[in-house]
Amino acid sequence: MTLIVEAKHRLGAFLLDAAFTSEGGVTALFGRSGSGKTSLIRIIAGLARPDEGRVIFDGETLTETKAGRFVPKHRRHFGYVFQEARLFPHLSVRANLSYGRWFAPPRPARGESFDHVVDLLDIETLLDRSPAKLSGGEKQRVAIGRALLCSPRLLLMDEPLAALDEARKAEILPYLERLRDQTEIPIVYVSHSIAEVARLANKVVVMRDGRVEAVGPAVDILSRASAAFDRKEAGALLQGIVESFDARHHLSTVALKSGRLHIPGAALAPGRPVRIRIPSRDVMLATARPEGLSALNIVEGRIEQLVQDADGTVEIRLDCGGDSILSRITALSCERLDLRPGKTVFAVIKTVALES
Ligand SMILES: Nc1ncnc2c1ncn2[C@@H]1O[C@H](COP(=O)(O)OP(=O)(O)OP(=O)(O)O)[C@@H](O)[C@H]1O
Repeated sequence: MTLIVEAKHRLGAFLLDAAFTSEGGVTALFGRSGSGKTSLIRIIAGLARPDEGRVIFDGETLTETKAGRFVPKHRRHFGYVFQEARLFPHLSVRANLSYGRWFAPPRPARGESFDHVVDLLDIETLLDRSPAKLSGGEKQRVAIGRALLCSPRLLLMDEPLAALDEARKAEILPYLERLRDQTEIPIVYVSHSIAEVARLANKVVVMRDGRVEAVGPAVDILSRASAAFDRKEAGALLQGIVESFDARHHLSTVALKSGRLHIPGAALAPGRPVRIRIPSRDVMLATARPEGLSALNIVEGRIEQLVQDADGTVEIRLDCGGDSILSRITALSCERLDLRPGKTVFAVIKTVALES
């Protein structure tokens, strides 16, 4: 699968001028509110025509302004999931799920079966209910199911979790992971949440002021300092392999390039690849290996880069045997510890989140 998107489009005072390609999996369009993510996804969907540009899916030109070509939305065979579920209130969940299917133009039978989708999203017990009797998270699962049953060749998801509270988000994320891992359907996923993108995306396109600021594998992009990232959420994303699980202490040991991290929580099978996110504000630095600390994870590294911010904090990037770890500390601490590029320090990691 290849998706090529190039678009220039003026919306009032806002200028969208963005291009990216996707080779399948989950491609996240990530950026702050107003950066142009929805405008770009609408162009891919065929909900909007750009002033200039093209959208090519698997060699088929869907939009090409120079040639005056524009394939309408319903002939693109893309599924679309919005922030709100938009279910038909007078139809049961079962009828809502089947609705898209009745109206989907006939296509070769390579789509997902009803039973498989119901199973994938765990909505069997909801089938005879009306949407009014569903929680926000359940509604969204049904909306995803409905989109899947139209046999989409691409799924466009525009902040599908944004309207949900943290508990409902946590409930849906595993289903999105299953969707990614168990179907072949490529996904373009719009989000402004680093946590969601870190968990789901293979590739990240960072949008800022209508332009693509950075693009690349999630592990690289999310570990970079960027003004598009919310300071609270910024941090490193590392790839590791589960080595063992200590059932008595509920701790998994994960091997990284640089060493090992101990992560509390669910039992994970040894050998399993996982992604780990370490928020930069949860990493303290010490110039000697600290002792007598409760923190389980202390990693040695070399300072690669220091970026001073106007708010009196400094973001420090460490090279830990090939893994990058970010730390945000005050400028005062930085001065007191005499931190400079090349210096060896110890990162004391307070929290580590397992993302997959
Ligand atoms: N029809 C329109 N006319 C004028 N300006 C528009 C129109 N649609 C969107 N905009 C502006 O274009 C910019 C990008 O909007 P867009 O919805 O694409 O951003 P976004 O990154 O998806 O934001 P959010 O995360 O808040 O949904 C915003 O400044 C918005 O106000």
